[in-house]
Amino acid sequence: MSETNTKYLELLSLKYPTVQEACTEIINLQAILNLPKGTEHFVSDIHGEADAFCHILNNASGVIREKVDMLFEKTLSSKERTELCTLIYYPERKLENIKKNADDLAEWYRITLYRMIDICRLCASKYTRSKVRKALPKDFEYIIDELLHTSHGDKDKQGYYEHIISTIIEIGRSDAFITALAGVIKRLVVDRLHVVGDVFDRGPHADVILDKLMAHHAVDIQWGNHDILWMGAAAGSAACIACVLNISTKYSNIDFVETAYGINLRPLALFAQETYTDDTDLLDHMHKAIAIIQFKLEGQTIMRHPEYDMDDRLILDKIDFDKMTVLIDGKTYGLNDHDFPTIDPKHPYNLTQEEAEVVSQLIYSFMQSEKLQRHVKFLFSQGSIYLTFNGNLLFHGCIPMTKEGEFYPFDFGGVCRKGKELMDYADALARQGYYAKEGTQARQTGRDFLWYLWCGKRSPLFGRSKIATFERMFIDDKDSWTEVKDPYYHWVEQQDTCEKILHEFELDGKYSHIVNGHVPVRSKDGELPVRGGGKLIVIDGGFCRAYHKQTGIAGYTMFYNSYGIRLVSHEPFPGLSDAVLNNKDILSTYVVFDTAQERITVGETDVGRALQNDIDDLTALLDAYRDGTVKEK
Ligand SMILES: O=P(O)(O)OC[C@H]1O[C@](O)(COP(=O)(O)O)[C@@H](O)[C@@H]1O
Ligand SMILES: [Mn+2]
Repeated sequence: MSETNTKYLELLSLKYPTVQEACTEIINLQAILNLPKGTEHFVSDIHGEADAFCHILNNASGVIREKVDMLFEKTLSSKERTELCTLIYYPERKLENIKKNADDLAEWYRITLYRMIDICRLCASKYTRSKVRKALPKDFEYIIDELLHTSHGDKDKQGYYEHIISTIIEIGRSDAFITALAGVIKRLVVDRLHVVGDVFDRGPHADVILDKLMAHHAVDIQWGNHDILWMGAAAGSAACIACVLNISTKYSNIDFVETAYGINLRPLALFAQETYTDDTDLLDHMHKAIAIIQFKLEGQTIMRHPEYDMDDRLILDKIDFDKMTVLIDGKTYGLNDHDFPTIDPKHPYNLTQEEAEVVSQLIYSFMQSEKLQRHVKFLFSQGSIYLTFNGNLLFHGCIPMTKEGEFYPFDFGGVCRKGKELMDYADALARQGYYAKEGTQARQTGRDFLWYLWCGKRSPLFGRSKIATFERMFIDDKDSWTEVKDPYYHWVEQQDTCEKILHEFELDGKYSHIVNGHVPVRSKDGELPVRGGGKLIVIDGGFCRAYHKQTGIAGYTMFYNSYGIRLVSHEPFPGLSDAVLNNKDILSTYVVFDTAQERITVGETDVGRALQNDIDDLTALLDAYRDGTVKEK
């Protein structure tokens, strides 16, 4: 045995100091491998819609209702089952409501507690006792563990079981206990949550969503273009900050920026008020002020980086200020606004002194926001540009492709990268933009790249030829607004392209899929979320209210459990009070998609493969104990 190996086994023997302990662990791990695979839940494009997102987390895209139906379909009316579900989703608020109306509260508590324990037991059945125990809240750990493993049908223990329940009611702990059980059910029903990008923008409360994600037991995030924009802003990129504020002012969301993240927008407001004097309101003035600053800063960024190949997005120098027209993509368009007091036609990309002051105050504010920095650090630590997980490849936008359907080779200073290599490089450069030392070239390069990832011509997160923000604001002719999708979106309609992409990421399994967000599925026009011969699934969650008219439904989420993959379509969320008081759920329709012939076990998953490695190491330790290379402690 090599020296390193013996050293490693010596270290391992500290954790498993005897033959007996190593054996016990091997048996435990082996048992886990044979259990059914845990449920993965996929959501994307949440866009600040915190209430709708929390609802989807609470109802686990319909899985909780499914469990309740499974147990009580024959014994409870649909209305009673719906009420029980609402109690699990929103225990505190629902309890308040129930207590106001209940005739015999003690009886209600007793019946409800029995039912909830049954649901809990069903959800726990596919995990080891030790895993379930770890998921229990400290206050009730012992009692819930006892109740889960004692059946109330079991004659010998019937008295014991009933006694625990009645004591909980008598000592006034029912509310806390119901709340704890609801939490355990939600915790057990989903083993891992994947967020396939775009937590931020448009809706009012990305901060609440991030707080919720940070408290989640197992979550990963594939960065969306809107997430990377905020990450760039937090890294101090002036261009990203301007884009963030352009969107926030457009969506009248500045309260969120100021209150949730404590960013001081007063300097921008004062500057906007003094500079733009037409008869629209302050918010419009702020929107215009920050947009002009944005176009200048973007121009500077593009000029710093010829490798971005984005000269066609240098717009301000194409404005004819006498005729008030602009030349874009070879065509001249009239401008719908003639008031550009801060643009010097000779140096259109230079900020005025006042603009520069506003920008430096904003940079300071973004970089000092403790909460924003905390959220962005979380996005860096739990997130990445793409993720391979249990055979699937997850990313928000696309893998850039050429018109011919090859991976697009991106030239970074003479070195071409494409496919997986490009994605890995982009991931590293994004991190550099946030983590490299302030003031260094590396930091500047990475920070500019964060802006590129937001809207660059061939950005894998954006996937469109241009972002037409200028055109939408200042040109009425909608021809100029067209954003051409990356050839990826055309090619992935074909199964062999999807297989080629999966192969690039070393995923060749029968159950491998690409999972994307980013593109709303227009189901009212007959669009389907499954493409590429079933190899690609687009699960834009459609939370974004502004887009409901286009999609016709709220959108899709997905889960992947031991029976296979299921897509779930949702209606728009009716609002929290309707959900609590009237038990309104987002009707979830299952689109059964890929069903496994046999139940998938933990052993067949990535976690299983890691556990198998542990088993191999422990077996080596056992051998070493037996042949005396390592001694029992
Ligand atoms: O509808 P809005 O909020 O004006 O945003 C439109 C812009 O948002 C984008 O669609 C990007 O956002 P998504 O990632 O949500 O698609 C741009 O391509 C487009 O210019
Ligand atoms: Mn997106």
